[in-house]
Amino acid sequence: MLPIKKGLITPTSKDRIRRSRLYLPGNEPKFHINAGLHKPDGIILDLEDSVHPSEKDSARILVRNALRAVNFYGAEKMVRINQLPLGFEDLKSIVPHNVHVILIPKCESKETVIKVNEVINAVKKEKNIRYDIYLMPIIESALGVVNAYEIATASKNICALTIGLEDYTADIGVQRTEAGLESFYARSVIVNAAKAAGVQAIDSVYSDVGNTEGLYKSCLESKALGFEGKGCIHPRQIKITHKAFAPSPPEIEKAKLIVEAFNEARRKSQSVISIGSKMIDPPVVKRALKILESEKQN
Ligand SMILES: CC(=O)SCCNC(=O)CCNC(=O)[C@H](O)C(C)(C)COP(=O)(O)OP(=O)(O)OC[C@H]1O[C@@H](n2cnc3c(N)ncnc32)[C@H](O)[C@@H]1OP(=O)(O)O
Ligand SMILES: O=C([O-])CC(=O)C(=O)O
Ligand SMILES: [Mg+2]
Repeated sequence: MLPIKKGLITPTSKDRIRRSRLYLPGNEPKFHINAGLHKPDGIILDLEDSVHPSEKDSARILVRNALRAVNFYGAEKMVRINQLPLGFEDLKSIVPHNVHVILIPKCESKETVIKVNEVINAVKKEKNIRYDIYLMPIIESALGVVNAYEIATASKNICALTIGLEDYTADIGVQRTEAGLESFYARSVIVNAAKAAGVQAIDSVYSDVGNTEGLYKSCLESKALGFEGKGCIHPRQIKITHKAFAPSPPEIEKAKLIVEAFNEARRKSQSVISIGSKMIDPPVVKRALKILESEKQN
């Protein structure tokens, strides 16, 4: 095996920030070259739905080359494989080439996660790869939603659970709307399952690449539901997504006040205090600390 170019092995971690993940069709090298310059948290080299069936073999080679040679400027390197069994071929081809996260599309059961994990482990053993490769199952069907918690807990390597709303809405036979009422239940289930499993919850893509205002609103709604990031399909969506997921200045100010007041109360051995007319107890402080932590990461 040829050595991977020096400087291209970027570190990652299970709980790193994942506000944005930019999809690039695997067979479009012109998109690969500049993708990292837009500073997404992650780039997804896609082998699944953005690649025509006749192009699957060449896409696999292009993705492998991109993983080895393209500088993504610190973005986490993700690959969306095809559904099994074609996905097995993808794994054999890309796992040896410094991928950080594998996205498992249309995931409906824990068995799929387990099979993907087994192949990854076998390739890692064969090639003597010692770093972790994380998994991000994409739930895209009614059955996947039913099994969300089982999927989220199927492997210790799962870093996040995500949802694919284009496929999900097709599966339940409705239109995907701007208001998103049709997927409110499914998105809430994904967030709840992810949090119960102790992994991140990441929302789907916003498909209207020309509507930046709509994207911003949609990100704020995702954040309000408990998601920590969103899929992007165009570079112009990245900055907007980061801005929406960052805590706002009033949120930060309020969080600082809460933590200060709580520390003061602790010094006086009080456990419940108030700021104005609002009660401040441990869960409120926990949320405030989370906001301050996320401010540091943004
Ligand atoms: C339901 C699902 O599964 S979603 C996930 C799968 N889908 C995808 O991966 C689609 C990803 N996105 C794309 O293919 C494209 O953005 C499209 C087809 C939506 C629009 O493409 P274009 O019409 O070429 O976009 P546009 O002309 O605005 O591109 C502007 C620049 O951004 C670049 N660009 C556009 N999309 C991307 C991208 N996803 N990643 C990196 N660069 C991109 C273009 O190469 C172009 O660069 P240049 O100015 O240096 O030439
Ligand atoms: O992962 C995503 O958000 C894109 C996707 O496959 C879908 O919406 O069906
Ligand atoms: Mg999909």
